[in-house]
Amino acid sequence: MTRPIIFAIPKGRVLDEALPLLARAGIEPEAEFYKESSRALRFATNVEGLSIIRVRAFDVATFVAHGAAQIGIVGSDVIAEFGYSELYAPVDLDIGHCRLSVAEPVDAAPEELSAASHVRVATKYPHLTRAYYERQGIQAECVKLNGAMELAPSLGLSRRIVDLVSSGATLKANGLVETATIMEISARLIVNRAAMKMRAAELVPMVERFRAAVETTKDKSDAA
Ligand SMILES: Nc1ncnc2c1ncn2[C@@H]1O[C@H](COP(=O)(O)OP(=O)(O)OP(=O)(O)O)[C@@H](O)[C@H]1O
Ligand SMILES: O=P(O)(O)OC[C@H]1O[C@H](OP(=O)(O)OP(=O)(O)O)[C@H](O)[C@@H]1O
Repeated sequence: MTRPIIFAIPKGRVLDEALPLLARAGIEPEAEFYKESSRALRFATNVEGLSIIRVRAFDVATFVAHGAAQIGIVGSDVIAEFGYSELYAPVDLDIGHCRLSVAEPVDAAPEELSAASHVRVATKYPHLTRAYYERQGIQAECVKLNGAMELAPSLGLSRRIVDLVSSGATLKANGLVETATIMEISARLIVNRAAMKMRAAELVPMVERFRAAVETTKDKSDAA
């Protein structure tokens, strides 16, 4: 018997935007998926031989890169931070828009960055942060946090942070201001490269359905 295709989706904030897209691509999770009290992590779908797993955003990339899941949805921030060569990202899903930015306290004394050779940064994205500063000839010492980066400057952990920004409300509420944008982000469909070859008959049409679902959404919003 052929093993099911496993589709990894992030349980964080991208999920709400991803579900309508999955539906337009013809994929509906079983009712258990929507039960708040459910402790299940793997769910059947209306598509024969397709299961969904709901995992943390960073873990979507890990499951798919290792071939434990064959396909998934994840932010381009996560793809770039890991840099897994096993991941193929064929479709920009046009959801989960945000940016990765540097932020500092609003009232911080101006600092001549070009004069600095070393900076300390609190972030969930040490690889992207180091690469960003390296391009400017600056060595970044990263303090890895998994959330609430915005607390770091006021508590003396680091002068600056590198974090995701969308509306800017979180920065503002914590007395921070964006000083540079490192990259623009949106969620992508990712596929394990080996699976894309070995299970092309199942995965290629699925990728095409997502491509079409994104186009339909764009057409609808253009017409509105
Ligand atoms: N403010 C935002 N606006 C739009 N998209 C965002 C925003 N913040 C994060 N994202 C996207 O959603 C993804 C998951 O972010 P989210 O904040 O839900 O994760 P998290 O809760 O920190 O993850 P985890 O489940 O690992 O704790 C990010 O990788 C990014 O692509
Ligand atoms: O610019 P804004 O619209 O305020 O969004 C930015 C916030 O969104 C993300 O966190 P999220 O709310 O997903 O929570 P997290 O701390 O669990 O990552 C990000 O880490 C910022 O804290």
